[in-house]
Amino acid sequence: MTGVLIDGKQVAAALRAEVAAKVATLPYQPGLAVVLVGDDPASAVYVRSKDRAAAAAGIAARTIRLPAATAQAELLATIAALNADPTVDGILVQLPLPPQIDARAVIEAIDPAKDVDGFHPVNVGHLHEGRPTLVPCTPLGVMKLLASTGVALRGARALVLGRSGIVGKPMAALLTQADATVTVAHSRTRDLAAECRRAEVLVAAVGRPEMVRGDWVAEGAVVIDVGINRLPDGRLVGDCATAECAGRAAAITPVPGGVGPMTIACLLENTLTAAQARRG
Ligand SMILES: NC(=O)C1=CN([C@@H]2O[C@H](COP(=O)(O)OP(=O)(O)OC[C@H]3O[C@@H](n4cnc5c(N)ncnc54)[C@H](OP(=O)(O)O)[C@@H]3O)[C@@H](O)[C@H]2O)C=CC1
Ligand SMILES: Nc1nc(=O)c2c([nH]1)NC[C@@H]1CN(c3ccc(C(=O)N[C@@H](CCC(=O)O)C(=O)O)cc3)C=[N+]21
Ligand SMILES: [Mg+2]
Repeated sequence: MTGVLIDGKQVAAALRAEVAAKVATLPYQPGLAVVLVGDDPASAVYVRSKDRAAAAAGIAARTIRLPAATAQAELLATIAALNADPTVDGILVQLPLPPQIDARAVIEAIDPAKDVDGFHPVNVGHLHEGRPTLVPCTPLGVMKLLASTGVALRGARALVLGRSGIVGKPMAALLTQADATVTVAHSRTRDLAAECRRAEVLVAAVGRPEMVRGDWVAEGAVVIDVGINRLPDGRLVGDCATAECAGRAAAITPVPGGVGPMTIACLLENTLTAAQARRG
């Protein structure tokens, strides 16, 4: 079987258009504040594309750039000001943060109602309880990509490769809610290839370039590659060897052009959701 490439750019463009159409009907302009500490070039690129996408959807985006040496107290004061600002509906603090900053404390300082990353423990708790909440953008985007393929999740064996708080764990929670039978694999998993081969839906989020080989993929599986890995030669590759895996999979996301664009589109959707919840 030669798998279909899932066009994340197209699904993301449709979602962005849907968000823009809803925003256009609102009597106010939703606001998004992105906080960038330091000058990590990769983060700067993400922040610019978030800015651009927000503006195109009619969302008032502002980026607050703080020097790499910013003290924890100063960052917390910035967040307190954004929490108190009624024009700000969504707050995103770009990760990773410099070593002098306690990322946990920063995330916990964000008003959960404005936490468009869905990283605050209150929102994490709601997600795991199955209550409506702000859901982390990347796993939310993966669910929408899965929906676009038409794959039936109910009763399906799903394997999530990776257990981070920003991708693997919320991904497993969402797939469980969708009635998949979910396995979470990680660096201590005994036989990764064998676990992967059992999966009808495989979501890879490990940060290891092309670790998932073609013969790890079950014939007809749907494969979502969350990985974004920059190689020394400058190429961007996922966690899956895409061409090999596509030889077995029914469908697979490319990198770039797969999950990445969905993350940004879901950030806009979360900003709209937060604005509607806050402003009625
Ligand atoms: N497209 C997008 O929008 C986004 C893409 N990403 C990308 O997704 C990937 C994962 O990101 P993130 O979740 O933040 O990464 P983390 O490094 O936080 O987590 C990686 C996970 O993979 C596991 N792991 C690492 N190496 C192995 C291995 N050799 N075998 C099995 N498991 C392993 C780790 O296991 P253990 O827990 O045991 O250490 C951990 O659970 C990265 O490439 C990142 O760039 C991330 C966010 C958004
Ligand atoms: N608080 C916080 N929230 C995040 O959501 C967050 C973060 N910090 N830190 C970094 C990661 C990574 N991330 C990406 C977003 C978009 C693309 C994206 O659009 N990628 C494109 C192209 C990328 C390129 O060409 O460099 C693609 O895959 O097609 C990728 C990665 C969000 N993250
Ligand atoms: Mg991608």
